[in-house]
Parts: sequence; C-alpha cells; structure tokens
Amino acid sequence: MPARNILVINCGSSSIKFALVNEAHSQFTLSGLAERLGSQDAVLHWQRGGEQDSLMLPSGDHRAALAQLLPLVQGAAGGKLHGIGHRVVHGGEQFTAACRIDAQSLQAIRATAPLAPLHNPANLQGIEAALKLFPSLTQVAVFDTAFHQSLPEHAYRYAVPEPLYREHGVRRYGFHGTSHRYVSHRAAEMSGLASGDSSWLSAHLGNGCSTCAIVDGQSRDTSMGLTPLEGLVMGTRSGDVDPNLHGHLARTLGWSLERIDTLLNKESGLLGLSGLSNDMRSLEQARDQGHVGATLAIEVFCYRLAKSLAGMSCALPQLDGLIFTGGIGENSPLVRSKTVAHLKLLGLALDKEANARCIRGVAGSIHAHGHPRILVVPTNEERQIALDTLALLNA
Ligand SMILES: Nc1ncnc2c1ncn2[C@@H]1O[C@H](COP(=O)(O)OP(=O)(O)O)[C@@H](O)[C@H]1O
Ligand SMILES: CC(=O)OP(=O)(O)O
Ligand SMILES: [Mg+2]
Repeated sequence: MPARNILVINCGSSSIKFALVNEAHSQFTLSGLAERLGSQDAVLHWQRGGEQDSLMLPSGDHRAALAQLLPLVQGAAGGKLHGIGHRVVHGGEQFTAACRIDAQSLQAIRATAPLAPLHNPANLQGIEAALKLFPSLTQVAVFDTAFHQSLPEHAYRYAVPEPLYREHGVRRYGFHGTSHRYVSHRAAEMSGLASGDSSWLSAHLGNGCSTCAIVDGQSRDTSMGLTPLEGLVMGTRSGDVDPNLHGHLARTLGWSLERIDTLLNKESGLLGLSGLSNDMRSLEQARDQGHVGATLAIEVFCYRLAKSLAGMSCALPQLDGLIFTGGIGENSPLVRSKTVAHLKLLGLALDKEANARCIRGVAGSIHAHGHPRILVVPTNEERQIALDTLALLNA
C-alpha cells in the first residue's frame, strides 16, 4: 500500500493552522496558516519544500480559506488525500479517544460547545466547511481532552456541590492531551523505557500552557480544568486567580462577566504582568535590557510553573523524567533553568551546556549527571492527529 496523506486542521476563532502529513515522511509535505479570517486583512501563508508563499483573502472566512487550500493540498498530495484530522479542543466526558465524524459525533461535539465557548465553535466551523468541501473523505475529530479522561475522580472533581457536576458537567477536563500523549511516548522511546511502564511530568509551554502527570501511558492529573484558563500563567491567560476575583471586580468596578472573561483570557498572563508582550522571545530581550515588567513576568511564569510541577508529582509513584515542550519549552534555556532552580526538593538539576544546546527543534536530555532525567522533546500535535486519523482509517 502506498504511503497515505492526511490533512490536519486546527481551527481557531480567526485562524486555521494546517499540515499535510505523509505517513512515510517526518517533514510535512505542506503546512501553513490562514489568519485574521473574517477581516479585510485575511491572509493564507503556506510552505512546501523550502518554498514559502501567501495569498490575500479579503473578508475570507474559514470556508473561503479551506476552498483556497483545496487545490494546494490536492497538488501537494499528488491528487491522493486519504483523510482529514481535526483538532477539537473540548470533547467533554463523551470522548475518551479520537472518533470518526458523522451526524452523531457532530451532534455530541456541538453539545460540548458551551464548555469551551472560545474554542469549540471555531473547531466546528472548520469541520462543517471541510465536510462541505470534501464530502466523500473520512474525517476524524481528535480531542485535547480525551487523554485526560483517565484522571481519577479525586483529581477531576471540584469541591462544589455534586449536582453541578452531575447535571452541568462542572469538573476538571484538562487540555493539550494530544501533545502530552505524544511527548511522553517520545520521552520513553528516547530513554529506552516502555511508555506503558514509566512515569513523567510534562510541561507544554506554548501560547496556552499546561502541566501533566503521566503514569504508564495514562494522564493522572493536569493543570487545566473546566476550561483552558485554569493553572499556569500563559501568554494572555491569567491561569489560577482567587475564584472571588470575578465577584470582586463586578462589585467594586461594576464589570460585566464578558469584560472579566476578556480580561482573564486575553489581557492577562505574560502580557498583563509585563505590560509589554505575550511573546516570551520579546520578554527575554526586554529583560536583558532591564525592563522591570518583563523581568517580573518571567519570574512569576517560572515560579508558578515549578509550583504546578511539584503539585503534579503527587500523582506519580516515581519520577522517570520531566519533559519540556511547546514553543517556550523547546526554545527557552532561561525558562527551563529558572523553573528547575525552584525544584531542588525533587532532586532536579540541569547541565548548563546541554540546556543551551537544546533549542530550535533539537531534542535531548539536559539534566546534570546523577540527577533525575530532564528532556526537551519537540511536540508534534499535527503528526499525532494524523496517526490517530490513520488508525481510524485502518479500523
Ligand atoms: N527562541 C525562543 N525563545 C523563547 N521563547 C520562544 C522562542 N521561540 C518561540 N518562543 C515562544 O513560544 C511561544 C509560542 O509557542 P507555540 O508552541 O508556537 O504556540 P502555540 O500554542 O500557538 O502552538 C511564544 O511565547 C514564543 O515567544
Ligand atoms: C487548549 C489550549 O489552550 O490550546 P492552545 O494552547 O492552542 O491555545
Ligand atoms: Mg503549537
């Protein structure tokens, strides 16, 4: 059987990230980003081989962008596209694994939208547009939450009255499961351990950030909760705050729920603390020049990350290694070293040179000799989504 091609789509509210994955090649055949969708500046960027190109799509929406993508994908796939894998952020309690998209699963995904109002409606727009454009192709939904359905009840329940859980689904779900699953498998491979017989702490640090405790290939705890706002400091998200903050702002400043949601999701985190940027690269440069806000934002980010990892260690029988991944985890020796410096009680220590070497896609171990393993593992959510799609094509 010739190697198959899977188109992977990750739809955000105003963007589509995509990759054409061939099962026989580690590099993507084609990849790109459509952004600012719905605005006059909507644009599609893509790369194929070493070449980059872009196309303006004035007022183009998700469907317009996918329609432009179609000939590009068909051309790059040599006319042979075997399936489409969609990232879906929230699968509620219905989905413990990826599933084929049909009328029934689509209905279930729609039903979880109130749990993820910032993410699922955009994911659904992408699915609906792709179904119209590729009606005869197998399409698969891969959920961020599915990997965390193995959390024990004491890790996923909030201490609020039980009917809120039973009748309204108020519980911790966790996100970034596709990434935590992928990097923990890779970490086991890199260490010569069986994924089904090893224990890991994982820190996914991108625009969204989360930690995860993984035991024998299963998620046992994770820092995100009902929504992707709980837990760590992120690019623009606050992570944990006192739950009374909502009431306090409403009472003292007269703010609406929408205003507070926007504050905590889009104006907080690294951006809010620094007053400068949500981008860790910019913050590191500003810190080098003595910027006070950037310096504080990095300190808070690393301290809160370390505190979360120490908390996650409660879910592990032993520690086979700590994994750093995501744009920051894969590229910032500074964040890794500041974080690990807070974790001396777990016995963790870095090798300075190895830490400096593992950037821009270089994977490897960065712990000091004689200390517990610390690994940098580039994540590849697109490849994992393609693998899950292929597995369902085979089934
Ligand atoms: N060389 C670098 N040093 C520090 N941070 C970096 C570097 N390269 C990328 N990052 C950070 O990675 C983050 C984006 O991570 P990424 O995983 O690409 O995001 P997303 O969640 O959108 O996939 C940004 O904060 C960016 O500044
Ligand atoms: C769920 C989530 O936080 O995703 P992202 O990191 O892509 O924003
Ligand atoms: Mg990413």
